[in-house]
Amino acid sequence: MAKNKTKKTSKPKIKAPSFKMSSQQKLILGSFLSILGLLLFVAFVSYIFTGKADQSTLTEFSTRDVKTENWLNKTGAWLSDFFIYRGFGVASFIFSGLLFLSGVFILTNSNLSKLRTHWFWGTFIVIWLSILFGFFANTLDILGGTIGLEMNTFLQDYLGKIGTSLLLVFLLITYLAIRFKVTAETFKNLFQRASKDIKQDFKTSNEDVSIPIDNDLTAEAEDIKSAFELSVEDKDEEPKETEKAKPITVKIEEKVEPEMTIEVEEVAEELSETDNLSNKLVEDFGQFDPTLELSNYKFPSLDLLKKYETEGITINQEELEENKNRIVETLNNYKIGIASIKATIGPTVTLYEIVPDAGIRISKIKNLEDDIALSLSALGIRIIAPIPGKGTIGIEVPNKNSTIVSMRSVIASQKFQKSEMQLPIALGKTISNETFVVDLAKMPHLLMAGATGQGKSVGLNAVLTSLLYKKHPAEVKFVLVDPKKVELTLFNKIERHYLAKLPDSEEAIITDNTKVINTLNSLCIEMDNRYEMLKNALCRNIAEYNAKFKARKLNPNDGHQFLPYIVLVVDEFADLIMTAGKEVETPIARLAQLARAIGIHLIIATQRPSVNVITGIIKANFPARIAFRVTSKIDSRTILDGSGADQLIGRGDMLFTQGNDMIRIQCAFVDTPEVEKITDFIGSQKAYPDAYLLPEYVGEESGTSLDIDILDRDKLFREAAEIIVTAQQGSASLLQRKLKLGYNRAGRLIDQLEAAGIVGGFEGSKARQVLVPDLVALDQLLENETN
Ligand SMILES: Nc1ncnc2c1ncn2[C@@H]1O[C@H](COP(=O)(O)OP(=O)(O)OP(=O)(O)O)[C@@H](O)[C@H]1O
Repeated sequence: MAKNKTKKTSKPKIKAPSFKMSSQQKLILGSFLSILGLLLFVAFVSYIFTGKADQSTLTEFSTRDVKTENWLNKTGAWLSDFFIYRGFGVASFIFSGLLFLSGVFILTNSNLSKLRTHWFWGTFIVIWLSILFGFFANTLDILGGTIGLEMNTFLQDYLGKIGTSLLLVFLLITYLAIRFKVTAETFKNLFQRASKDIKQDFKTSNEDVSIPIDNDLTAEAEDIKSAFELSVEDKDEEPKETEKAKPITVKIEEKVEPEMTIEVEEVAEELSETDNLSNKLVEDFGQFDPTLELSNYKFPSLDLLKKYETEGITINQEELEENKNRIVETLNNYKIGIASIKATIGPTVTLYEIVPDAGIRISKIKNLEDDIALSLSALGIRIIAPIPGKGTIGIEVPNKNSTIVSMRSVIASQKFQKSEMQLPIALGKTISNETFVVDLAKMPHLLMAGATGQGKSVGLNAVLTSLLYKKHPAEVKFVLVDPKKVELTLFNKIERHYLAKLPDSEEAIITDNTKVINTLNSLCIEMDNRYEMLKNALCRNIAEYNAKFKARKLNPNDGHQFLPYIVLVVDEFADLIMTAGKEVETPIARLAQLARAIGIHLIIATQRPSVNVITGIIKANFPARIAFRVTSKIDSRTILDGSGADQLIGRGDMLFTQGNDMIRIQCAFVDTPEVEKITDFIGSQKAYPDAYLLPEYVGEESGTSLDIDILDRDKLFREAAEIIVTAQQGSASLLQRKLKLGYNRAGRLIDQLEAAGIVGGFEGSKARQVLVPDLVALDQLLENETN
């Protein structure tokens, strides 16, 4: 940076006086040269027809009475005679072109070193043409001009006719090689193609002939085009030898390719028996359409979403100035000079991009991050030093009047509407006010955290709404877990369209934590089943599988079916982990590790981003994270592996990361009434008979493993037995409370108690029966066991 700066300042000092022309001077000189070029051209053309007639009048240039026939009269006749007859012959036309070009270059302020190259090679080719034409002319004529003839006689005296013609060939090669980067390989390829053409002309029938000719023409045109492109690129300066070599290699590779494709096309693909069958099925019935069952399904319209008055960014110049001054002042207090500052206005924050003075270390600014934020004394300031990939420093300052990013505006955006993603999600708008759309399928799972009231639920609704606007009920299913019981209830209305549930459950939205464990395990079974199906179909992922299924290459009688994506949304993960611990963590981690290929994606939201909720194993499997405002730096680190989320301003202001970069986004706002309208609209349409059924899961509680070895018993077995017998209540949660155990261990203890005959079998939601009446009977029972 330092270097750039010194360059900038020193440049004008040295070069300005020698080269600078005012714009007016440029206009005058440029148009003069262009017009001169045009005049010469007109005179030359005219000379071809009138030259002979005007020959005799040339000596009487000063006598006004003597009339000439040239279209530019005396001057035209004289100039043409000078350039063409006494000069270089018809090749002089090139000079008129060069003069015209010079005018254009000056008028358009173009690079003059390029013009120099044009003049150099232009003159070269003028001389060459003049000698060439002179070579074939026995007497002086206008083709080669005097110079052409004289140079020929001179050359032929010394080299003879053969020597001169070889010299001409050599000069031409030199010209082509340097000017158009032609190589021996180019010629070889041209010859090969030509000979191939000729062979094909003989061989192929009339209809085939048209193909190679077309291809060749385009290939040749490409040759010439690439030759020109390359020459233009390199005209700036005389290219070094090494620089020349590189583009040539590239060009050759480009040329070989079209020939290859022609050969490949000739190979007829072998069709297997199943291919034939599937082709026939597709021919007869068309591709399989998964949406057929609900073919009249109508996607929700944009009108269901609210339009906001406060949308659209209004730039407040005063605020911008004020903030800029404060930033400059604050940085000056720390002796940090600023070379330039640029503002990008977003919906809620404005990014001030700063280029510090030469010699200022970015680490210095980074160390002062907190002090600077304090001096600017505004909530939500975030300093990015340096902005990745730019080398500038960013200071994000919240706008006084933030604008709402409506769901309607992001859904209506071209980016979302035209997206070809598998599961597109319109999250909101970035700091440069661009709509931000990501593919959930690529993430492949999303972790969302933020303190209460900062916009998590709105964020989840934005995700769900995006998918509802883009995906047919046949293509995506949601598994919704909502321990808060209120946030996602609205989606109940679309149960038979979009939700998935366990076969025996009444409600599709899961609010009971114990049911979550069953659902998660059921999803694991679904995952294993899907993997099996993919394996049998020889597909690597769900997209390939579904494409194959649509092309009728997979037989439903073999257990194949169209697979919808499944999106699992957990609204309050902390609550789950606290009550069920490992029992939830294990299937979640398993799904997160393996489910991406088979189309199961998880979205997990939590208020408490502490390390015992977002454990290492969860974090490792959720590379995509969204952080709304959190209360402490530690929480921010837990979610994002860095600070920043603690400096957000709330109300949907968020940071999104998918690995390295962190992007600040204003989340799209979708209100409950809007979600209600959408779900009403979908819910009122024809639905499937039932929600999408997940595979049945038989939980441990059903007591299938009764013969547990006495030696394998938990250390707390006796204590647990005593508690159960004393309370005469056989429930795992009692053990959890009294012994301060996790759900898992308590469950296992109950199994062991059942195996020992202390409690009865599993009775659904009721507590188990206690089979031992009191502690004395318990002692007896356990003693008998050991004997
Ligand atoms: N993207 C947004 N744009 C504007 N305002 C928003 C946005 N997101 C949230 N808000 C405001 O913040 C309020 C709280 O949002 P939300 O209910 O999503 O918070 P939350 O994080 O889910 O809280 P809790 O965890 O308590 O449910 C909303 O009612 C709304 O007024």
